[in-house]
Amino acid sequence: MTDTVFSAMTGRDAPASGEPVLSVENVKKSFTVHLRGGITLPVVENVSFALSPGECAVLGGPSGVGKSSILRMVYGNYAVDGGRILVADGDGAPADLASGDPRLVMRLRRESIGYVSQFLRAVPRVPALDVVAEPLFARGVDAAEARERAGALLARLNLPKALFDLPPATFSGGEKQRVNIARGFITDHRILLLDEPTASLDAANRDVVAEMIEGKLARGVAILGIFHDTEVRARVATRVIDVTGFSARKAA
Ligand SMILES: Nc1ncnc2c1ncn2[C@@H]1O[C@H](COP(=O)(O)OP(=O)(O)OP(=O)(O)O)[C@@H](O)[C@H]1O
Repeated sequence: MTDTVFSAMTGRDAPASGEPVLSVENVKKSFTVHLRGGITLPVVENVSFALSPGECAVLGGPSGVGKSSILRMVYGNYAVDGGRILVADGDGAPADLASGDPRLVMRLRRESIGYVSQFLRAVPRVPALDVVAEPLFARGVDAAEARERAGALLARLNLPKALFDLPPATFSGGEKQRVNIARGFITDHRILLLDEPTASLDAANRDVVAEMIEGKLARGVAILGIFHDTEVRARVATRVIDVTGFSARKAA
């Protein structure tokens, strides 16, 4: 889909202001496929964009163009082949998450970058409430307060109270995704990455998530997301970044 078409689908005025909290500069990524004799599959190159507080930039472009790969590189799940990913780091100089230092990545995740993946990776035997509260435990928030905030978020997302103390492994797809969303939204991180957060939700819960995103933006959080859900995208996006322009697979 072209940038122009996407632009018509972004419903918010751009309120972005201030210094960027995330700057992606000339990032490059290819995959080596060992099952196919170690061939190299280029995905994206020259990926460059910046994200300011209060902005919701949506990664657009056709399936397979590299949207999720970019989100995973910004979260440090995928290593980059080149370029920099500069993340605002307290009052000091921005930190380069692309440097590949695992301690830096862990610290930035604890302090600066939240991520809602498409699917919840549930840890066996950990109740939903603690899965959600865990990012607050990691930041040293009192356990009772962390659980109270986790419960309030799960209630807002209409998760039945009877499920709070059960591990999410047996939850439905939509229930798991709501636990995942609550976990991603519970901190006050300055950057939030969203990979199709509403994909498995019903209309009422999609609406709650859109409201939660609007709340984050109003508080100056910078959001980078993938939304195949056109209604939610139209409601929250301030800008579209067309990943087709960064594709390393040139048309034949
Ligand atoms: N871990 C991996 N190993 C090998 N190839 C991968 C890996 N992850 C992604 N790819 C390939 O990189 C390309 C981009 O994938 P990616 O998931 O980033 O696309 P996308 O734009 O998010 O697609 P969709 O909209 O379908 O989710 C695809 O061709 C995919 O097969």
